[in-house]
Amino acid sequence: MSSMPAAPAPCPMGCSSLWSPRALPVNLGLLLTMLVLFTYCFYCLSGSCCQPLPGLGAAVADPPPGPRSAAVGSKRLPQAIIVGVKKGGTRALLEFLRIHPDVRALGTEPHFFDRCYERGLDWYRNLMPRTLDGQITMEKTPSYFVTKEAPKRIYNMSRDTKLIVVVRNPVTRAISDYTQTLSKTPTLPNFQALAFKNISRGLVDTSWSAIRIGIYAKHLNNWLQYFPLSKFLFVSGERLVSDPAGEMGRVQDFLGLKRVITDKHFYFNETKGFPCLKKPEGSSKPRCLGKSKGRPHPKIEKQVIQHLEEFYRPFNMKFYQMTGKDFGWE
Ligand SMILES: Nc1ncnc2c1ncn2[C@@H]1O[C@H](COP(=O)(O)OS(=O)(=O)O)[C@@H](OP(=O)(O)O)[C@H]1O
Repeated sequence: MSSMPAAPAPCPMGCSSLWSPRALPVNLGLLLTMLVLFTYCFYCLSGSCCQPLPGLGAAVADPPPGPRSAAVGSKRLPQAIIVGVKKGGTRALLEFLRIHPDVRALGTEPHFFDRCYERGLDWYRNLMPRTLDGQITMEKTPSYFVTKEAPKRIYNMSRDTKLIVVVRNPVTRAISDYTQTLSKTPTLPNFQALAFKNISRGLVDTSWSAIRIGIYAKHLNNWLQYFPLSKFLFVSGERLVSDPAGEMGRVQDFLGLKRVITDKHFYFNETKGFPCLKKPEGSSKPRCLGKSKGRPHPKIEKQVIQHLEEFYRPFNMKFYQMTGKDFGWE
């Protein structure tokens, strides 16, 4: 019996005892537990920790008070979307709306209902900023207005979605659209060559997207198959420039918001030739939109403009009739 080894003395938390061969079966488990905990802590400190480890409970998952608790609220699908139109003044409208404390808007265009629909609603929701109860989640993607599938897809998300369309004289809009393409492709043919199949016969090329987008009545008809007129607000792109506070008043009413954005928020910047914000969201400095918004247009011959005005007139009249609003483009 004297040859029997004595029971090991209790080991203070020291590394040597962990490596003692006789202690191995017990201490290997302890070592593995420590390894798991160490890996987890390292993972959390590196900023990648977002889900609680199974079994570790809410105490680990809850963020401590302080800067991390800024992630309050939840990501929701938008209750209101600026669906159009390209070059109508959609960026100005979104930036103006962002001043409102009850509006949280995605800064970029997600293109979910036209290009990324396959990614699914969870992907879309996850892009959204967090909102508190009572705040409205918004996004803007102007190409939705001319996307055949967009009305049905938005309806399937929620038939209560509020839809905002910023419209602008379709002739000026087409020139603005052309100016944008020209800035990226300097070798582009001139406006006239693209707008007409045959200018002497006044044959407009409706296959050119810069022309097609401006046939608002046709696109609206597609939307009205899914949404009643009461779900729409048509914002005048021209009035958004000449009277931003007045137009923003209508927008806030439509969204059921308190009229917080008023003429106090705007000033007219003579150099830019557009209204700018005195205090944009998250800043105390005045700010105008970027260089790509409100840029000079190339000079287009008067005859070309007149031809296009004639082309759009019946569509504009139809659009006024459908919306019950005269936008004064004649
Ligand atoms: N406050 C203010 N500042 C600058 N620009 C303003 C503003 N309000 C309306 N606009 C007009 O917005 C036009 C661009 O429209 P969008 O923002 O809808 O363009 S886009 O479709 O997102 O590319 C842009 O078109 P261009 O003038 O052709 O550049 C402007 O005329």
